[in-house]
Amino acid sequence: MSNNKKSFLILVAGGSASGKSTVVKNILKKAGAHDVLIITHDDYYNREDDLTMEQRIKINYDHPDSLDNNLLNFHLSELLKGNSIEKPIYDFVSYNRSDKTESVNPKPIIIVEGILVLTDKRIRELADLKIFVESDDDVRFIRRLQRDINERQRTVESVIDQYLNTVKPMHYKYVKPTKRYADIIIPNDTNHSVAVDVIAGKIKDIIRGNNNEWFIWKVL
Ligand SMILES: Nc1ncnc2c1ncn2[C@@H]1O[C@H](COP(=O)(O)OP(=O)(O)O)[C@@H](O)[C@H]1O
Ligand SMILES: O=c1ccn([C@@H]2O[C@H](COP(=O)(O)O)[C@@H](O)[C@H]2O)c(=O)[nH]1
Repeated sequence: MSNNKKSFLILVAGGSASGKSTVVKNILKKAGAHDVLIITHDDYYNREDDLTMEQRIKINYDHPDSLDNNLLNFHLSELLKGNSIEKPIYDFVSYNRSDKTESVNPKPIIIVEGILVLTDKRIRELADLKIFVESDDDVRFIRRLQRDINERQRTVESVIDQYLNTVKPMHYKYVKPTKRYADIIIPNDTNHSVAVDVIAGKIKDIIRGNNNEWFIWKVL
């Protein structure tokens, strides 16, 4: 792949269970999987092999230091240069990075979603578009409770304890303040289809080269 190809990088932040992955999946459905690569910041949680399961459960996963942003910054820089990466894969059940990685090739549009993806200045500066997905706290808590029990093998008690001890305080300290960096804020208490249509439309313009500012993936 030649270096004159440049991807358009979109960062999508927002509180836990605000609907980031759902919004991003719907953008992908409208804009087409062929041209859009999705990366979740969760895959970049630090590797914690030296800790026991009991110790890993107690980590504050809503603090920026729990994520390996050096690696994410390096990987995004490589993808933007047109190079492939070996992306880590996180395992929520073992609270640790898995031993497997995934080979990922760049695509014209790269979307990275995660609660803390707008906290690191280096990563913000790589981005062409920054989005914040917003839902009320009670809506997010209910969604998280259901999702963590169904998909992440958590108990009601563990979800409640984690929410009160770390998720909620860190949301106000680190996640919500990054809303000020967003170019677009998507309200997601109910329906986000209009916002998704607008963003998918912009993505299609970029892919087709109909955008004044962006002329990407042109093979000379
Ligand atoms: N607009 C919405 N209406 C109803 N449920 C939603 C909506 N957006 C997301 N959800 C649900 O909320 C849960 C959390 O959404 P998800 O996209 O995983 O959030 P995040 O990626 O921000 O943690 C999922 O079960 C998802 O289906
Ligand atoms: O091992 C872990 C790692 C992270 N978490 C929680 O995940 C959310 C972020 O994911 P969302 O999909 O955006 O909700 C974060 O709030 C961490 O608390 C975890 O529970 N266990």
